[in-house]
Amino acid sequence: MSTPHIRIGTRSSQLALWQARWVAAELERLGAQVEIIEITTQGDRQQSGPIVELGLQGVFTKEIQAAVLRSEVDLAVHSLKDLPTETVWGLTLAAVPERENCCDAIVSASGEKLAALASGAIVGTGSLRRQAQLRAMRPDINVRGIRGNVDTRLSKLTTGEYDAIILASAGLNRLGLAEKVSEELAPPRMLPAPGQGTLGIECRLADELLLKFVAQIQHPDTRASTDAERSMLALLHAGCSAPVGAWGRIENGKLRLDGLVASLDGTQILRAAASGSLDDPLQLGRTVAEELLAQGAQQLIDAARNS
Ligand SMILES: NCc1[nH]cc(CCC(=O)O)c1CC(=O)O
Repeated sequence: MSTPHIRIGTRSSQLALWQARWVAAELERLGAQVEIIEITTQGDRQQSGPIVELGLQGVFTKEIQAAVLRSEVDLAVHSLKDLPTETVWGLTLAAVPERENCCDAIVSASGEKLAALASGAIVGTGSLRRQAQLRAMRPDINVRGIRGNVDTRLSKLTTGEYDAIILASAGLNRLGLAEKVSEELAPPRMLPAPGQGTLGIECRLADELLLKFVAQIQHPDTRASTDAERSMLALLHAGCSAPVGAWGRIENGKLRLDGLVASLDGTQILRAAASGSLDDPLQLGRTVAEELLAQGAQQLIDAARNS
């Protein structure tokens, strides 16, 4: 193959740029020439108001996908958890590199762990999934919405606006902020979002040479785990902002998936888990989704959507 020249489209947040540069370095290592092009998305322009109210799914990904489709860039680097499960016509998820860390983490102003936070402490997270699971563990704390990139959120701890916030460990690790973590809320204590801690690389379906080249940075175990998580999410018709958690991983040579759907107040938590073949992650996702639906998951998802 001649030296491919690849234009990467990315959001311009610090984390997104870090992720794009990481992919660029991997592709360069394989012999590509890479250029990074920054694209502003609707999600970046609207920094105020709850993210849930931005309405349409894919506020962080749509404009980047459009740039790939228009051939302004060749490849999009997404946080897989922000990428809607509905495939955009003409695009394909070309590769999923190795997962960083799937966990959620609590960063508290005092450095204390969740159990040590005072009753009534204010904990910031905009994610309905985190809010619900947090309320289930600590019904006595105040869970409040929060917006902005990682730095903005951390600054709201220093100003005293919040006593603690919840962030993805992966984002903190990538930005060199791992020492900020007061406690990792590892699954099964808190189930992460489908695709959390993982990058998704999207290309034009027709760009066969590039698809083949990019496939080299796929991590098969991560692909199988996240395909199962996303298949479950798709079948729940929940969207990326619903109170839905998923934890896919390889255990004893099998693909295992835990799924969770919660009520916003955390009083109802539905759980299901199953194991299956690494060769059929989509079926495993369906199995777990069907088990959750049989327990009444749709009602909780609809209630969260209309809240
Ligand atoms: N929705 C924002 C978002 N998208 C991806 C990450 C973190 C990195 C990842 O999960 O890969 C974050 C921030 C956060 O949840 O703390």
